[in-house]
Amino acid sequence: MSTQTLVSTRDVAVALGGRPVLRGIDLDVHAGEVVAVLGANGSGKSTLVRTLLGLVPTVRGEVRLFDTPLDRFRSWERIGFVPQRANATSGVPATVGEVVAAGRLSRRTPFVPMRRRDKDAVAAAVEAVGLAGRLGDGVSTLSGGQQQRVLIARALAGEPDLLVLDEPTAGVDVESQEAFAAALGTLVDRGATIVLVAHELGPLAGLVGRAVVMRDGRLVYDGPPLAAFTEADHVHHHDHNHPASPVRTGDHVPSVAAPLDPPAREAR
Ligand SMILES: Nc1ncnc2c1ncn2[C@@H]1O[C@H](COP(=O)(O)OP(=O)(O)OP(=O)(O)O)[C@@H](O)[C@H]1O
Repeated sequence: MSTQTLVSTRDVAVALGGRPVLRGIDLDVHAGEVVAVLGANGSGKSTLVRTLLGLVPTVRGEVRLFDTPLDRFRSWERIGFVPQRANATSGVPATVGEVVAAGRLSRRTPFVPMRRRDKDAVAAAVEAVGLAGRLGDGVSTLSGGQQQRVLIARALAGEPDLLVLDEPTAGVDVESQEAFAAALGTLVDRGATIVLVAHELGPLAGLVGRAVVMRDGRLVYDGPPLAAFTEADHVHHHDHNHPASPVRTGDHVPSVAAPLDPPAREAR
């Protein structure tokens, strides 16, 4: 059985504000993989996942999704994306149920009421992030962490083949992280492929089969997630509204990447 390559980049470079942010990225993600993108603050993780989805222009290289060049790719209903930080829903007068149901739009027949399958998917997604009791509440009345959970549920509700998440559990309490990990596990069991940016894996550690580590816009490690990334004692509460605050995760990146760093750099 041949495995489909859902994401493929070749020699991708990105510059933002005239500065190189991604340098020569080669990355293939195959169907069924759960890949964590790790690395210190500013190493380019968010830019990488946004580039994979065509949200950031490249200056060089090629990106393919589902074996199709990005500029010809149209099957966006197969992809779910949870961006970093949950401000996308702030101030929107919509309920939790409405926002999550919006995640089904690309799967539904227009103008036809939600079918049982749609309703089940929405209910399961809301349950998975621990917000089952909040369906009728306005999203703007929720905390930042809860809003993030709503966005995760919206992506889960679409039952995507490829789910891309940028720090999905930042600011989310451990109990919800565990529910979320279980929901991702269900998606993976159904054959979904996941790419997620993370500072710590926490409850997601058991799901992640492959880690790629970024440093200064390059991939410096690609392989099994090592213990340094999965230790529960690294879980801490980093304030993502203050990017300048220290992030301990960055501290253990070099210890993993360093032995592999010179060959990885010379490989290209
Ligand atoms: N719009 C922009 N204009 C200029 N520089 C940018 C822009 N967006 C990001 N950068 C810079 O690109 C680099 C990579 O940013 P990116 O957000 O991809 O890193 P990251 O690894 O996801 O970091 P974090 O963990 O803080 O989210 C950083 O140095 C950042 O300052």
